[in-house]
Amino acid sequence: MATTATKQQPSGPVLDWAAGHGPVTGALSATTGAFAIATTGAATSMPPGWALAVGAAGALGHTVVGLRIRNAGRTITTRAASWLVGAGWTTWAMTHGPLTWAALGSLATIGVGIGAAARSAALYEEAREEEAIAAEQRQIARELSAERRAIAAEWADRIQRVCSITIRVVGVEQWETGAGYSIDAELPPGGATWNKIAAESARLSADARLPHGCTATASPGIDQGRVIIDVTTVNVLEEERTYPADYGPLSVHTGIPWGYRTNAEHILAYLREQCALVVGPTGSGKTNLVHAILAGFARAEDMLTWVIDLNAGSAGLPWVLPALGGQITTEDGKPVRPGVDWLAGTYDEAITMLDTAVKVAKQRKVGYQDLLAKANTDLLPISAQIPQIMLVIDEGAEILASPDRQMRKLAEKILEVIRISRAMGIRTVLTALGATGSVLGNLMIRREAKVRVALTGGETEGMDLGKMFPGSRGLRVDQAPYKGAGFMGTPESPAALFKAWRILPNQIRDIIAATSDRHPRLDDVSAKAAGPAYARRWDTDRTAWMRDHTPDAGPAGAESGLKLSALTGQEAVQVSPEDEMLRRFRAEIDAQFATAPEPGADEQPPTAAGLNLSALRGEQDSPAQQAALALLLSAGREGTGASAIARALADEYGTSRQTVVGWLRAWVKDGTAVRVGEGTKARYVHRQHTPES
Ligand SMILES: Nc1ncnc2c1ncn2[C@@H]1O[C@H](COP(=O)(O)OP(=O)(O)OP(=O)(O)O)[C@@H](O)[C@H]1O
Repeated sequence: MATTATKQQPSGPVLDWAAGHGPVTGALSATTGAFAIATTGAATSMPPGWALAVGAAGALGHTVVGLRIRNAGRTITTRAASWLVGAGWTTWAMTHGPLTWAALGSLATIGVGIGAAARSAALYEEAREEEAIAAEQRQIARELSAERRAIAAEWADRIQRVCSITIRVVGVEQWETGAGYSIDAELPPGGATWNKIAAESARLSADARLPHGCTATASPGIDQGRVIIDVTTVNVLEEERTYPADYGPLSVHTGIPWGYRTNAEHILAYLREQCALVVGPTGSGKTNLVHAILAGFARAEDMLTWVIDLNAGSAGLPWVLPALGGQITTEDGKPVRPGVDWLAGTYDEAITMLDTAVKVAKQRKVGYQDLLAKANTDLLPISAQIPQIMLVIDEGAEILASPDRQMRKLAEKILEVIRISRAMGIRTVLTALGATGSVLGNLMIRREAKVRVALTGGETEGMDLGKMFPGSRGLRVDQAPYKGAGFMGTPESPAALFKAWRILPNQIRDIIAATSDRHPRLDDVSAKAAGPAYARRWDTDRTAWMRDHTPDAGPAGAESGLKLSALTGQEAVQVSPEDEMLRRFRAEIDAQFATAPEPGADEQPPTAAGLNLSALRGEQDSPAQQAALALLLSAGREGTGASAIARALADEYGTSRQTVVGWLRAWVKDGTAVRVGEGTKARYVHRQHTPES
């Protein structure tokens, strides 16, 4: 109301009781206001009682506002008194004439008086406010430190009783997540070590009556005479938490989050030099964890994931089929790249992949000599330009332990990759159904795979945590009786309880779409070594197995395959469901990627269908070939010829006409291009620009 009055009459008397005044402006405003009223009042013969009325109203207004904004009593009194003194002077001056020396002198004195009173009131107000804040903080600190002191005393006593060690607690930090606290304590002189307390973790947890799933774990403190004891009081492992919806970029150098600890903090796997071993019996949530791991790798800008899954491809297919089947596109409607870079679901393909990995590792050693010398390192600098290859082998530990002759061959190759490729940026993640002695007995695995996970999921059989996490004591399987929960230890983070996020099929699809543009391409040195084995990894004959397993692909019934519900009964009667599915699969791919061969190709037998997609061609071909394809595309309906393309590429790539002729022939064969005209008039038109399309 008052504000409205102010706005409506900017030149009139300001009746904003709540308006802020400093001691000087307040006094000035009061005295000049009083002077103005007195002179105008005297000139217009205003009855002097009006000034008193105005003063009384002013005093009342300020008092009401002061009370409302909880000013100190002293401030309210000062303001009200200012108004009343001012009003008294005005009344007197109006009767005796405001323009006399006595009137002016007394007004100035009143001004100084009001200023001084207001200044002291303002200082008092400020001090009062500060004191209130400080008192509040003191209260919080008192409560907190009382709680902390109680915790410190309780644990010093407990450690004395359980471990016979007298510690002196130097700090207690309550976690922001609210899931527990950490105690920083000094060990007594005389040789007590932190691991003596760590070894008694289970007894300490029991003594503290911690809920199931909560632990008291000791770890080294700031020096060897100190210990940190992390105590969890809320069981976050019990809850189901879905994979965090932020699919932002990650890097092999900054670590890949695999799940969270009992204090709800993320745990990262650093895999630049380490391999990983994930053990989880059936039903423990292993497949789910593999997906969470693949999600992290897909998000990385400097990692390419190669998956071997001889078990119906359930680990890799949900990352491939939605992309190849054209079920998802990027936000701007472009086709997406699969979430993994290569998927081997058959024995032969797995052998090819492992041979390729060995070749890449060896070629990188030779091809990057200069780079390594320049960077003064023997560790290949991994980046988006030279990506790390992560080989994920589902149930790979079982392959290593298999007595089967064929599997032994595969196992040898896996071990060779692990042995030779650490420096050259190829690492593996092996999963296992059980922590079999033969796997952990392998020196190579013990030495190279120090990122370890044991998913227990309530399973107590065959779970030897002592072997998985040597040196860590006090870990008990029954501490994590939930699916997706278990223990994780890395060189950076000692073995302790952990839980994987639940990752849902729709999240996998979202991640494929969100990360499609982010995946690196295999560097030229590696791509050359990898050769056609890598370049043609999505070819028909090599991906035929995906077709066979499509219907049951995906975690927990993920609809990662083709939409079988789209098949009409009639069609299904005429052709086998597999053939029909394949036909639709191809139709979707063709629609998406414009790679359909000439009309009529649909009638070809299903085995001729391919996943040789133009969207993926970029990564299969050399940069020169990609440039040639771009030239063909940009030539439009007119088309272009081998000589013109070769001329355009000569400077940058030194490509010969003969090479271009080879590519054009191949493109005509697979339907990417159409040849028009004969002899010297022969031209090639990209199928996007042919009249039929
Ligand atoms: N991190 C998790 N949080 C909550 N629930 C989970 C988690 N992981 C798995 N589950 C539950 O456990 C079920 C089995 O998970 P998953 O298929 O990953 O297990 P598995 O060990 O691979 O078993 P199988 O070998 O039989 O496939 C899931 O359907 C889900 O309900």
